[in-house]
This record gives sequence, C-alpha cells and structure tokens, in this order.
Amino acid sequence: MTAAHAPAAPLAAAASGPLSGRVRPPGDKSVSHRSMIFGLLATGETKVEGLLEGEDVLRTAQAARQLGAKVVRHSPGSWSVWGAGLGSLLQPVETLDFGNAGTGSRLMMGVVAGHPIVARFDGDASLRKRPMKRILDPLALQGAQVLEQAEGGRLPLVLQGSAEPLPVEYKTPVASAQIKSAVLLCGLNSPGRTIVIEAEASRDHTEKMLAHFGAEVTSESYGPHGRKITLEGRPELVARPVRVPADPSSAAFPLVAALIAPGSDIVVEGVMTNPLRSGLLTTLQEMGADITLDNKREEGGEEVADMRARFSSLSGVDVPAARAPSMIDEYPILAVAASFAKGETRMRGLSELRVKESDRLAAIAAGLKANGVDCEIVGDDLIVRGGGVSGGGLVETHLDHRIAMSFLVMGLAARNKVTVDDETMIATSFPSFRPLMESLGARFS
Ligand SMILES: O=C(O)C1=C[C@@H](OP(=O)(O)O)[C@@H](O)[C@H](O)C1
Ligand SMILES: C=C(OP(=O)(O)O)C(=O)O
Repeated sequence: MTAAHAPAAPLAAAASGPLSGRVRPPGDKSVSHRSMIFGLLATGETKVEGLLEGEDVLRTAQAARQLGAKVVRHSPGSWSVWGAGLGSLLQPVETLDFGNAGTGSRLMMGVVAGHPIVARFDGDASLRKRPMKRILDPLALQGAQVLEQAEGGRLPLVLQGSAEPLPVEYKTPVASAQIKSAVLLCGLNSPGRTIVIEAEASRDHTEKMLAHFGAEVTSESYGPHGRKITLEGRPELVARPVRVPADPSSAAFPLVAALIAPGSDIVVEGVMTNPLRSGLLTTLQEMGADITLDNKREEGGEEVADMRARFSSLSGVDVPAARAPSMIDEYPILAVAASFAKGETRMRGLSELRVKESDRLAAIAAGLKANGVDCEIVGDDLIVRGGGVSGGGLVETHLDHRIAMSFLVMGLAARNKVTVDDETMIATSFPSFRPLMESLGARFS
C-alpha cells in the first residue's frame, strides 16, 4: 500500500487589503525532478542548489536512492547525488512510491524501461487514477514489458526494463513533456538513435539537461508549432552542477494575487522565463496586467527575471489552444484572474486538464460556481464570465495542489472568504506557499 495521506485540513482565505513586498518562490518542480534523475544516471557528484523540497521531488529523490544513487541533503535546497551511472542501476527491493507526482513516476518509468531491472510503481489515490498507458505504449515499443497493471494501464504497475532498448522514432499523441521525457530517458541506454516528434512543443527541460550532462541531443522545428528531438544513445553522462531557477508555476500565485487585490504592488524574484513555460505571462499581459520584468539574467542555463506585479484592471481574452502546452498547469489560477476581469475569457483546448492531479476542468468550474462566478464548459473549452467574485464557497480540492492554491488566492480578493476543503497537498509543489503569501499580507485562517 502507499503511504496514507495526512488528515484533510481545511483552510480559508479572506480579503486582505493590498499585498506588498518581495518574495522568491521555491525551485522549479520540473527541473528539480530532473536534477535527481540525471544525478542518478550520471557518474560522479551532481551538486544541486535551489532544489524544490516539495513532497513530489522528495519522492523522486527516494526512488533515485532505491535505484542505486546516494542522495544527500546538505542544507535547505542544497543537495548532492552520486549516481549509479547509466546502465548500472540497481534492482529496487521495495515499491517506488511516487505519492502525488505524475512527473516523477512517468520519467522514472522511462529510466527503468531502459535498464534490465524490474520495478513496481505506485502512488496516492490521485496518481492511481491518472493514465499511464500514454507512457507504457512507447516504452513497450522500446522493449519494456508491463508485468502487472491496474485496469486501464494505471498504478500500481510492475515494469520490466530492457538491457538494450530499441532505437525508435516516436510521435507523441498529445503535447506532453512527460511522454517525451520518458521516451528519451529510456533511449539514453539504447545503442542507437531515439527520435521524438511533438506536434506542439512542450517544456524542454529534459533536452536542456541531456545536453548539460554531456549527451548528444538536437532539437529542430517540426511543422508550425512542433519539435523533432534526436538523441544519440549510450552517451557518457558526467555529473554537472545544477542551479534550479524559481518556478514560474508557483510564481503565478503571488503574481495573480497582486493583480486582483486592490492597491497591491509586489516583486517576485528570479522567476524562470523559458518561453515554453510563459503562456500565463503572455495571457495576463493581454488581459491588461501590469507585470514588468526587471533584472533579466541567466541562472542554471535558463533566463530568469524579477517580476513586478501591480493591481490591474483586467479584461477577458480568448486564449488559443496552441498556447496550452506553455501554461498547462496555470489554467486554475488563470480562471481565478478571469473571474475578476471585465467580460468573458474563453480558454480553448483544455482536454489535458482532465488527466492532471484531478479533473481540473471540472474542479475549476465547480469551485468557480461555488463562489458565485458564472462559467461554462463547452467541449474542451472553459468560458469564465468575470466581473467580481462573491466568494463564500467551499471548494473541493480532490488532492490537487493547484486547485487549493488557486482558490485560496481567489479568497484574497473576493467579497466573502473562500474555503478549500484541504490544504495539505500544497506541500507537494509549494511547501512555503502559506508563509510566503502571508509575508506579502495575505490572510488565511
Ligand atoms: O515534464 C514535466 O515536468 C511536466 C509536464 C507537464 O505534464 P504533461 O507532460 O502531462 O503535460 C506538467 O503538467 C507537469 O506539471 C510537469
Ligand atoms: C500536473 C502537475 O504535476 P504532475 O503531473 O507532476 O503530478 C502539476 O504540478 O500541476
């Protein structure tokens, strides 16, 4: 069995007046997971600074240990991984339990699939509902075998990897960095060349880290919005230092809070501005958000900037489906911003939201309605008719951190307080959410 969840802890947010101050959100979750995984696959000591110490990443660190790495925490955010080395992973004795983490579990399936070992994967009630077939299908083409699985290709499952994964050319059926990364990570131990084609470009942290650790990898455009990634197998992966930039998906919460709480003026420091993660920023600016970027610089191979956000009069916009991959985790908080905007916001092409930690499309709509916001799901689109939020509602979070944080932000500017039924799972991605928001003046109870 997987670890039991902490008992649910409801939390409410009330209108708090202007927010002010400077904050730095924790390290990026995608980069943090990958730092542990590449540390495991490289030889030597990978030093990581600014690691997100969220539960999801801690699960990946634990799985890396189970597969043969030595993983040590020196001080907050400062970690070292001594890798087992590509091709030399250990057979794990216990189940690899990924808790709530889609990224950790799916990327590690790719790693296991490229090694002659058998591993059992499991997770919490949310992760057990999420589709794994999208990962297992390409891994089977590469030579892995699923020995056991729950109905519909779900966790818990047992995966047997291959000593010599086959080189494949794989076109991902949906824009997903997790599918792309699993195929590439398995392909690392293939004697040939692995090619992944995506019709819509998804976040490129795996490609960047492959190159950083010494693999030969190229990425070229494919069609109007896509990429073709080519990886030469069996590289010498050598440990490299990783500096994790601040997570734009976490920065989204204080930024939107400042936009909707009258009189606010805040700075969020060191936020990664990778264009494949910046769809929310583009959309908010189209809505009239007063967000400016200062002190642009490079950190850990990524562009970062300090973002200043001030209370703004927002207007509804039409968000094209092609933008979804670059803001996929930000729709819950965008829906909150849209609730305070004048007019209608239509967010198109959100089918992938149905398979996240919860069915986010349904969870967002239910939370908005519970707080007096007029909204509608039409096909895969979400339409929000803004103009202010009465609040007063209780939001069901379904073990979904982004739903919990988004609706707590809503409460900071609603006419009545907004309560979420559970805040414990916020620790999966943003353990310091509450003190960070309180340092800006947010009121929770
Ligand atoms: O690769 C990653 O680090 C992630 C990819 C995205 O998932 P999909 O690949 O399912 O779109 C995103 O939702 C998740 O939070 C992190
Ligand atoms: C979808 C998310 O994460 P994961 O897929 O890693 O569970 C998220 O953090 O919003």
